[in-house]
Amino acid sequence: MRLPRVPNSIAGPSRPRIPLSLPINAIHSSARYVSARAARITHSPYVGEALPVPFPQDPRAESRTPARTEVYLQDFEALGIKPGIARALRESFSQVVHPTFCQAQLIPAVLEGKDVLLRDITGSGKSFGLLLALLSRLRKGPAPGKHPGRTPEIPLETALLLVPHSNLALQLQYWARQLIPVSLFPDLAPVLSVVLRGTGTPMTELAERLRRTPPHILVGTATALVELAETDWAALGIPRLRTIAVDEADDLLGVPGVFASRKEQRNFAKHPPPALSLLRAILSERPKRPTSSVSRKSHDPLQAIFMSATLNRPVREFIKLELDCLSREKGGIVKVDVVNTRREFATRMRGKVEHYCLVVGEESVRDVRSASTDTRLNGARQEDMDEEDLEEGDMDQPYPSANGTPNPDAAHAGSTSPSPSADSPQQKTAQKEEPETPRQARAHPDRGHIIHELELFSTPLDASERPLLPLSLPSTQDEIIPNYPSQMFETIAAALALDVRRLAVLFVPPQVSVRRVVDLFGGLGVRARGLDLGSGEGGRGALAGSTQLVSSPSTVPQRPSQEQQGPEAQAQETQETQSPELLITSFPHSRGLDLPALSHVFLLGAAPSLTSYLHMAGRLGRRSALLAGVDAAAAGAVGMGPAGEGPAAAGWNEEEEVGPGKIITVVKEVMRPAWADDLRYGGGPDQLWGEERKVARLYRMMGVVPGRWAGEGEEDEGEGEAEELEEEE
Ligand SMILES: Nc1ncnc2c1ncn2[C@@H]1O[C@H](COP(=O)(O)OP(=O)(O)OP(=O)(O)O)[C@@H](O)[C@H]1O
Repeated sequence: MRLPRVPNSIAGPSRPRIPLSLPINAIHSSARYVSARAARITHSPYVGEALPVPFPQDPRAESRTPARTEVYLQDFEALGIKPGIARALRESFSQVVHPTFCQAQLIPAVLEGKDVLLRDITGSGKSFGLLLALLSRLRKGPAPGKHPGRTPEIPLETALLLVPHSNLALQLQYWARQLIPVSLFPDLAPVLSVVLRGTGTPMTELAERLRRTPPHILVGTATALVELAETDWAALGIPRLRTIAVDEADDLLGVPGVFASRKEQRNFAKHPPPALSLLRAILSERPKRPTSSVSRKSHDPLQAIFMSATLNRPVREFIKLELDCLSREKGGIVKVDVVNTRREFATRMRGKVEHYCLVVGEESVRDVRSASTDTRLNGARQEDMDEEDLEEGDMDQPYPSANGTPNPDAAHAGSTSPSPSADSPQQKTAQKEEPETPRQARAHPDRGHIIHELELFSTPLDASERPLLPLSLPSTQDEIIPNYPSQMFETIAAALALDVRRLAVLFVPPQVSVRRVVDLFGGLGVRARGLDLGSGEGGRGALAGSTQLVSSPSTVPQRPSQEQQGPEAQAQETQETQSPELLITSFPHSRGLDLPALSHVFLLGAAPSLTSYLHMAGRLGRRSALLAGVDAAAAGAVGMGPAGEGPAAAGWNEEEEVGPGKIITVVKEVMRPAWADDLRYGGGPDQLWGEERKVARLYRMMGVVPGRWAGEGEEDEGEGEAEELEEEE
């Protein structure tokens, strides 16, 4: 079987290392420098106190959510989890007592062999719940073939689980190891095997192992599984497949959104992502319904499971209509749709995740101007939110028809609009009489322009306009990483030193080399490593809440042993291990990762889309996300991570972790050119410019107010030190 060629996105050619000559002093060595730097984190003149946004609640959220109490007070056995797994859960994850709301629906559905479409907020336990359910289905039987004696018992069936990146596969493997007793399976391979690229094991060898010991759960990245399929189709064990599950399905299927351009749609049709090619190939052999090549008698349909925090409508429609892999029988599909709009997502995260945007100029750093303070944009803002809901609407609700069939949600959103124009008496009457659809609202002449992302960033500009966001921001001489001046890294280092206690993650755009950024932070005296859970024992530490991570070998300097070190060196090492650690990875590798000790997420530059922003923000406040959804009676018992290795074992106060996490976007300040004042979109002296504008848009779409970075007191103190430092200089 030959699948379409896919670009090697995982193991690309390694770039030559470029020696760094940093013009900046090592930050950690000078606390005063850090304070001085922090003092320059001043505030935009635009930003007042953060306004409480009168943000409309989505009424559907409440009405759709059934009474949860009885769900949470169940235990895992009652849902069908095998007693052995439930026991291991109690022993290894002692604080995971009651299932979350989505788990209470996911687990029985998986066990009953139903197809599942699941959407719930990040950190609600989707992946964990799926793993529990799949492990509970483990049954062994005699090996097929001529030599049954060679492998006396093997799992009877296989579930294929596709994940977007290797870290997530390793996380699942780590969890499985905690749940399956070593006494029963000293080698985890028959229970769960992982197929990844770039591990050093040739694919032929992996295929041979899988043929010899077909696993109960086969986890792999899409690219690795495609390579395996091309190397040895039989190694996938298609005849024994019972389930095919896709975690982070929207990412893996890459279905263009409702506002995708023709070009994007053409590209998707012409070059389907690897996961899609693989699914199609598997489904052609194991289709949902009998076909000319698969007779009714031999027909044995696969169970299909698709999950994501952002499983939006285009993806669901695609799965249902194009991929045609969902049951058409009554009760054959379980749709679990708990958090279904971006607004609701942000509302659930409120108080658990704080958002900041630092705009780094040549001389100073300031906050982004709060999106909520701009009354002129309010009219457009509400309509934008309606439009987001149009895209993110609930699973069974059809699109509003093109002829303008009224949409009750639009009516609700309109009535709570903060828009000055929408508040006018005439508007209110109009809304009462005939609710508008979002599309109608958008076309309303009195409401001002909708400044949609599409219009902002990809409209073909007419001759009098120039691109709103310059494709390549002007670079200066001292930029070690093009387009990202060193001040941006200094700012992150300063924020890390001041605000982070244990662990932070920095997401960099995919075109930026993680290794170079690690080196750069090393030069600033920051404990920085590439986030790679596969590079040794350290990965386990990250998952368990410890920060003793192992990074790619090239980034870890060789240290002498304790005996070889003098007391000074030992003291320095102790100090170093106590300082916060920064893990560096690129934007696409965030999804699904669960790092218990994480308190801060930094983004280098604006997030490419709201979806990716939500996933990156979703690495934070995960414990709170679980707590928030859990009935008060159960709340005290919920926790994260395996017992004995979790936060408590890692020596930190769990209470502290429950406090809000911080997602800090660091962007480069770009001066608005004079010609921009005349622009129809994005022009005008009161409008933001560059990436700052893009970030403000994301906040606006989520309905969040960015926080102010430093309090007044800190600012004064820092300023004093900054002056002192300047005097010295
Ligand atoms: N019922 C539960 N009670 C308490 N903790 C739980 C429960 N289920 C899972 N957890 C913990 O919650 C964390 C997050 O789980 P998981 O990664 O499965 O969430 P997710 O919904 O898949 O997140 P994402 O959307 O980011 O992939 C894990 O550390 C897991 O141990």
